[in-house]
Amino acid sequence: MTHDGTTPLAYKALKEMSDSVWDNEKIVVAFDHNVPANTVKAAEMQKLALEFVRRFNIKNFHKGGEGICHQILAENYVLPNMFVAGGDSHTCTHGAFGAFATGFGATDMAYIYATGETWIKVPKTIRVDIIGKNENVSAKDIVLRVCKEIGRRGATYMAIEYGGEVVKNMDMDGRLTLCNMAIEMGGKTGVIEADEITYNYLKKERGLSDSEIAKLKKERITVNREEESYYKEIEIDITDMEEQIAVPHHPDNVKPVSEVEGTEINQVFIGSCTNGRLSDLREAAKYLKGREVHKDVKLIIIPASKKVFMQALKEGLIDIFVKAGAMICTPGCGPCLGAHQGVLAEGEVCLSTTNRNFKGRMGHINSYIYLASPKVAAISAVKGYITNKLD
Ligand SMILES: CC(C)[C@H](C(=O)O)[C@@H](O)C(=O)O
Ligand code: SF4
Repeated sequence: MTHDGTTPLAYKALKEMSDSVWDNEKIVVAFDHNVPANTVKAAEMQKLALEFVRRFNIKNFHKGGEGICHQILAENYVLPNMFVAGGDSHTCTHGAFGAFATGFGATDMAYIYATGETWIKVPKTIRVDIIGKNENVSAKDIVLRVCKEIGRRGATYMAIEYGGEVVKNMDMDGRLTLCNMAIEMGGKTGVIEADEITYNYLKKERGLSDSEIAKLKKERITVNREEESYYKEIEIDITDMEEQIAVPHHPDNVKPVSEVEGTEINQVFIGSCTNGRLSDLREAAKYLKGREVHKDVKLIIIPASKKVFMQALKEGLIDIFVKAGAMICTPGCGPCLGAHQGVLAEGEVCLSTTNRNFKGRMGHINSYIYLASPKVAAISAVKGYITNKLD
């Protein structure tokens, strides 16, 4: 998979290697980062990417408005046991299906497109078990807590394998959120063993037949853990955990919400490949229903895909958001990487459900990004400052 940002680069490199692609049915191109194109440069890049799609008759092409590349992959393509190569660092998201999924640079993607081959070292694995019970926290709070524990370089070139009772009972949306942030710890990938929750999702949401699922189960690759021990094992008990916030300027700069409560905000963004799925929008709607966004706050909500958008419309979630005063934008990355649809001015503060709060990422170099769950984002949008309490 490559998107509107990386397809043009991969195409340029491919032209120097080959006159053909390895398999036009195994390549996915999805426009999501700058859709609709917001600058002439973005439009030119999409034009070049389109040339690639046409020239090689790429079957799986998503022209924009259909969603973030990772959500498109999750909704249509990724299966357990697959090797997923993506020209985007958050390709690690798809380990949530019990696949091996990782990001590659555009030149590596070009080689993969030309030959169907690549190489990686087998990563060491950090095992993270999440235990306990706590209805106040979500997958996002958990992954922020893990980022704090492991740190920005603590999982460099490693796989982060999630398990434990909390993960065993977590839905696919939450599992995708967990795996999505592996790269923020330097990880090669996040991974969760495929289980009944995975197979039920594939049956219900993707329409896989019982025999297709039986085949996947049969092909499952297992590792003998007595021989292949983990590099490190971590256990996190969420029972008394507060909601978590990553403060500027790195996702491992994590604090419990009470330590930053009261920080005034100018913008809230609910969306991205971390937290733009249906369960995230449902969670946000719980707190925005019948309420108004604070007069000094801009709230931007972007469903992660067309499918999520349409379901949110059907359930009345979009109605709730618009009534509350939110701005709804086209499914895609939106302001996550500061390209468009809500860039920040100097000194502005954004509370975001995304995965990166690097300095200047969402706009002016002197702006500030805090990362949180959809629940904390929605409540804070109403209050005008960071908080987990409505009253
Ligand atoms: C633009 C793209 C290459 C980049 C990535 O690889 O992650 C983007 O998606 C991001 O989140 O910063
Ligand atoms: S939503 Fe953000 S993090 Fe995800 S792929 Fe797009 S820009 Fe990257």
